[in-house]
Amino acid sequence: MVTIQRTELKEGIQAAIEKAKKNSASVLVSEVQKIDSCLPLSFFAAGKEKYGGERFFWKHPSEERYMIGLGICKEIASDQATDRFFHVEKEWGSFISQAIIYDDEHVQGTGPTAFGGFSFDPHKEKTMLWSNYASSLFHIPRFMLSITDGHTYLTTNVVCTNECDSSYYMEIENERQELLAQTREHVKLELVSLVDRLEVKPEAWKQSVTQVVEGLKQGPLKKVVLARELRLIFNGEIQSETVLNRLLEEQKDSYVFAFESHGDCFIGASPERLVKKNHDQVFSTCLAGSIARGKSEAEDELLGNSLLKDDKNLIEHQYVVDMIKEAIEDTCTKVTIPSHPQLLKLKHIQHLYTPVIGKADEHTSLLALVEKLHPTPALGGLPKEPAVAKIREVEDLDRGFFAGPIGWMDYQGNGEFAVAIRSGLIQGNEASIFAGCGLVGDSRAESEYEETNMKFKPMLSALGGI
Ligand SMILES: C=C(O[C@H]1C=CC=C(C(=O)O)[C@@H]1O)C(=O)O
Ligand SMILES: [Mg+2]
Repeated sequence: MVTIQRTELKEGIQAAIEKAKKNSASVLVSEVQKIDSCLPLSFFAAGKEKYGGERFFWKHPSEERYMIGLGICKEIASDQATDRFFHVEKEWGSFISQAIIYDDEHVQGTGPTAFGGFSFDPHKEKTMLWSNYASSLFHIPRFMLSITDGHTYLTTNVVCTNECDSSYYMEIENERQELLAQTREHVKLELVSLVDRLEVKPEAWKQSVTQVVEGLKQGPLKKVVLARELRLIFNGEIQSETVLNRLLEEQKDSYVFAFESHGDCFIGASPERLVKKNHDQVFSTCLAGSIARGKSEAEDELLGNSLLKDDKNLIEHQYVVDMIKEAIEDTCTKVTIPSHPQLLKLKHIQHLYTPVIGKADEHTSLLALVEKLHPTPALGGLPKEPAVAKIREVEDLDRGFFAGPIGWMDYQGNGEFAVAIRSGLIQGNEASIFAGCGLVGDSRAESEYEETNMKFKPMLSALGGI
């Protein structure tokens, strides 16, 4: 059983209440404790009853990090479209500036950490589908499990106001003990069956592809990414732990994430990093250009080799490299980018892949990098603004958080955002899943349609739909 040896939370809460009274403002207390190992999914599931609808889950592809948050001790939420990254950065900065932090370990992704993301396009009219997600939305959890390099940490966050009294400590301590006791329980995985599958206007989608491709041939737009949606209906409530369990098993080389808000769950397994910041080291990824996996090793190799030589896919990929290179060179020194893409092979698809590394300038924050990069031409197009405007005009779909940046940032300025693709939104017994494809002058509607079918597979399979 997970036990806690020593806690400074009682002193912390006392000090925070005094500070809150003096400043007439709420004060965060955050305590980091090293604990015995705890399985990530067990922790997520242990929070189901009390924090269901207010949890998050994050797994780095290499398993270098898991982060699981339960409950919300502070929410940063806004539908403001202009300066949204700056707005979040400001609110996050002022929230942590007054915090009382007990953290002897200083391990990244522990202590005060915000998890969340941004919608793809805040200027697109929001529909009911995404009504439970503000277009900038971050949660600072009550409890967070962080597993990194084989060590496990528990962060407890408490916001104290001038109305709290010292009995607050016992309330939180009881809540913490109750949760830790529940992490011993077996994770119940309940399967549901697909009863209906609604493909949202496939013929109209193909027509939009043809129309956009005609435009690309004329210029000045070079690339536009168009997405489509499948609505799935099941015979019972979809359990996010069951879907996570499948994604963890099947999509080992992807970021596996879940982000619950007001009971809905945005969930997925993305192979694409937007940006990671580790002190001044910056990492990004160019991922675009796709082909199927082969049924045999020989066929797989043949397909991979043909992708590496395919002009249409190489152009689709190169636009992403050009844009990310420019964005990273604007904010970083010592930029390294290989001159040719390599293959990234996933369970259902293979891609062209180019990693990017740089050293950030002193004043470049993680969110400034996110703003600069989002959306890359792997999700938006080239040039950026007119491509996003084109998507807004022709796409008959509310992407919401699909293809937006999703991830975490800690109080030390480190963090990582993935591009939220291969994802879907779970709402009770229904789910919407999304997939897009990069259109260039040489694209053909039918093969792009098939490509999006491949990109639906990770979520379809995790939901039990295939
Ligand atoms: C837009 C998606 O994938 C992007 C990432 C990799 C390859 C892509 C492509 O080949 O079109 C897309 O740009 C998606 O999965 O929905
Ligand atoms: Mg493509």
